Amino acid sequence: MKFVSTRDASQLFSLEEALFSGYAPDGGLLVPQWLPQVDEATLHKWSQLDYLDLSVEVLYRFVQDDMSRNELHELLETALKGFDTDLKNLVPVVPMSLGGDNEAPNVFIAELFHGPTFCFKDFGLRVTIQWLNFFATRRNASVTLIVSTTGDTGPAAVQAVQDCNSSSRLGVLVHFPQGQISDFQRKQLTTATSTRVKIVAFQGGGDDMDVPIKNIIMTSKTNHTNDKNRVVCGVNSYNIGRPLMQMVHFVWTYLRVAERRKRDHPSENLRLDIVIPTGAMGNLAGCYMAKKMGVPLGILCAGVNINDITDVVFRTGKLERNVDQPMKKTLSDAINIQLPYNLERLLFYLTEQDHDQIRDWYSQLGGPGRCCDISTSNRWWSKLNSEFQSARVTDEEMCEAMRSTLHQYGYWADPHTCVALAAAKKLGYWNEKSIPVAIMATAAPCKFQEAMTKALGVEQWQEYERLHFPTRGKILNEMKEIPTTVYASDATKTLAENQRDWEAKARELIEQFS
Ligand SMILES: N[C@@H](CCOP(=O)(O)O)C(=O)O
Repeated sequence: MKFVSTRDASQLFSLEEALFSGYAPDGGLLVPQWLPQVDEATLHKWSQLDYLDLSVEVLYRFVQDDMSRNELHELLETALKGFDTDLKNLVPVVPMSLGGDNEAPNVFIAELFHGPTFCFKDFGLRVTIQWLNFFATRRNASVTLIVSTTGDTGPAAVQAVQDCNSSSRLGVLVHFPQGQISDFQRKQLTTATSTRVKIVAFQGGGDDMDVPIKNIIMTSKTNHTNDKNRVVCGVNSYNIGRPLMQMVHFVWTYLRVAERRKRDHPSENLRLDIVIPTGAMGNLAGCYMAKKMGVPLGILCAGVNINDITDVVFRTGKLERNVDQPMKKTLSDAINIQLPYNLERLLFYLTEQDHDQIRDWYSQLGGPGRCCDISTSNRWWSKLNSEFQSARVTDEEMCEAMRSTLHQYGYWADPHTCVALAAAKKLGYWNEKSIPVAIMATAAPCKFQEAMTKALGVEQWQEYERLHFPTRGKILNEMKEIPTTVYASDATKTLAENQRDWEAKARELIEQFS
């Protein structure tokens, strides 16, 4: 299997090159040359597997030219260590909640947050970073990973790097928007003591570091040339390693829901809709890829907060990066995004892999009008409307969803999961007659004391702390934070000018990694 740019099929990349590049040389995103297809019989076989073996089955189809099945198995086993385990099989699991015998029999929750940093990012990042470590060792390279985080990606990347073997030559530089992540998330970053980790706070909004990071990756002499010994590489979800691994939890979720429904609906051909709290769209891209491989998923829904670009695109077809509008602070900061890079992968599969169409749309986005309009193509616009939906959720609506889920079902959900829960309700799923739907629970409540307290009140937060707060989280709360470097924002400058300054600073820090 080779990988190609969403904007051009003529240049082929190996898995190793794709992972180290992050972005394609033409600025597009890398995708597998084709998506292997799975049929009903294969899904039936997969339904018997534990999470590790299912991951091997799904991913081996994409990586078999680059590593053996045993190497992949070993690598995934290492990556998935540190997850909460199923006592019988000693493998990481995505537990399913709700569904079945309650007032919302068709609403299932897939808990993706049982990894070392309490969020779904642990899946994609731990595997991508293990892959990078594997190839770095093979080519004897030192690799600097560069990351922009709105709270969840950064901690997962830091933990994954720290958990690599001691001879690993991977380092990571993480940027977070100052004051816009929770205290717990900040501590996950600022308590890291490894010399292979550097943490920076920047005085901008959620994804304002994406442009400087993309410039660094695209101009890094080492990535698209032959200097293979020193690589600067991005591991946000534009990196194909992330959605590849993130496909697995959608396959798993489908299989588990199908299994649970078999008793009451023995002759059902399940078509499962999915609702995802959506920021940069890495999960939505992984989900759509799983659907395109043949997993019977139905409508894919994005729940977004008031930073609502995805909702605007899905409702109007217009994609525009409005640089004059600063990021709005929300109680679900981890999905504060102004330009979701994985929309490009979504549109790529929506257009049945039409590289020319994607190149055309994205050149309009970078051009004078800085807007592309998907609705001008009847074919793709109606397809988008039939395959995707979205709902915009305010903080108040998110808080209400948190309260009602707790009071009705005794279920503690974090603010991002509650964006998806509220979106599901708005989209008409949350009733007895709705078709089956799975909501992706992307993070654990322990990461969001402030937001949880605002929604539920102090007493209920204290109850959560007493009964459910994970021990690893308690240990983190006691740890001492290390002061971070800050990239200041100069109020007399435009965002683009500040971004240029931050880029220069990031380049200096990258130089400090040996
Ligand atoms: N929402 C993220 C930042 C961007 O997402 P990613 O999945 O592309 O890494 C975060 O919480 O850090």
